[in-house]
Amino acid sequence: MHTSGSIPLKSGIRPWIIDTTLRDGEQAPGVVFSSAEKMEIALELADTGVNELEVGYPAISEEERQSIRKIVARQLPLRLSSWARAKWQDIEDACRCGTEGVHISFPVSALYLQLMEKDYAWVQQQLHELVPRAKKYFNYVTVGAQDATRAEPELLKQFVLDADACGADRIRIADTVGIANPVSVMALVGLLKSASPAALEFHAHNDLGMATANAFTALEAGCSAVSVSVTGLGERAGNAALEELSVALELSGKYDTRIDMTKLSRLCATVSKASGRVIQDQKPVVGKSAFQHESGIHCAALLKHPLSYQPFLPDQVGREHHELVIGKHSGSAALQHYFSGKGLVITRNEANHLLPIVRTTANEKKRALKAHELERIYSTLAVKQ
Ligand SMILES: CC(=O)SCCNC(=O)CCNC(=O)[C@H](O)C(C)(C)COP(=O)(O)OP(=O)(O)OC[C@H]1O[C@@H](n2cnc3c(N)ncnc32)[C@H](O)[C@@H]1OP(=O)(O)O
Ligand SMILES: O=C(O)CCC(=O)C(=O)O
Repeated sequence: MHTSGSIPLKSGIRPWIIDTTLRDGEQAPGVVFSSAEKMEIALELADTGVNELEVGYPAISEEERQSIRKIVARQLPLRLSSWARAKWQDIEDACRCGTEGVHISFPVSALYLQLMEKDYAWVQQQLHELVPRAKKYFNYVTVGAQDATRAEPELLKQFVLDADACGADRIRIADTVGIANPVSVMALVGLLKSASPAALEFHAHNDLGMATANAFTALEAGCSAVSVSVTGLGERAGNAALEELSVALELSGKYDTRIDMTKLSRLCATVSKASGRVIQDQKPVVGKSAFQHESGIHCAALLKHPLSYQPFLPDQVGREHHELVIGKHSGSAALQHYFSGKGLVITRNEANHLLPIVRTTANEKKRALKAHELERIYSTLAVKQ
């Protein structure tokens, strides 16, 4: 673990980061991006430095295809890929959009095969038919193993071998219902890598709160690519979050993403606005409280060293500064600092005199204190003198 808090010089492993905000992200219940919002998000993602965009699902509608074509026309400096089911009609719809790549998704668990009334022989036959055919129209053809983490490992291994033999450029291992954990991801990817040299991608879902950790582990285990979405937006509890994973990779000191982390905050704000999904205060990296401190011990140390109680500095991820709030857990150093910021110098003894009033007020209000309340508390010093 890189512990200095500063983001290391670029020299590490280069993971391939695929952003699926415009495909899986928009599949979050109730989320609809307008064409203009899709463009804005795509431009910001390109500017942030992701390697590939899963830019949408062309089979949905002509309107969807038009939005994709507009993004294609901008010739952004990253690969664009369209999503498709294992169905020629979907791939044909993708052909009409002009993306460099197409991603073809296959069911691989017994449950999904049963729901579709198919068996693995059908998967094999579709792989052999669709992948070589798609290669005539796209520079890059990837395939997905849907519900891979609930599939029989031997069948999944066979899928990877078959997809590779058919010419798939990369194979997505999808934790479709988010049941994996870092230990199981390490074992599964290890098993698949020992069976085939094919390029693997991991697609994590966050149903158990492990998506980012699982994506990170997948890279450690040998995947060359991971899919993520901005703020983790996606089906149900969402996907691995781009902002969390990219910072975790950089801070590990081992990876060199091309991500410009100073752009993450703005990007997340753009997606939050377009999706109508508020960013939770405690959201890593971009949440309001990610750089907010109240505890006296933390504030006293932070005033001496900004990394004492933070893993990285706010400006490294495009945030302005950390913020000290005054409340129930404040100590004298924080209180002295707060008042000095208002041009009011108080001694440590005076701060210690005010702290019980601060605590009582915070207990009564059940929150941090507001400026006018602190002003009133300060005025009690004058009464005392
Ligand atoms: C885990 C994932 O993220 S998968 C991606 C999920 N994304 C979406 O569903 C995108 C939005 N979806 C849509 O707009 C519509 O559902 C459409 C256009 C895709 C399809 O609509 P419809 O034709 O009305 O089908 P419907 O949605 O009812 O059912 C899905 C069909 O896809 C089939 N299907 C599902 N997965 C696959 C697959 N990987 N390959 C081939 N067919 C598949 C199902 O068997 C079902 O087929 P059926 O209609 O013959 O029973
Ligand atoms: O592309 C695929 O095959 C997987 C699709 C997906 O989003 C998932 O399974 O969670």
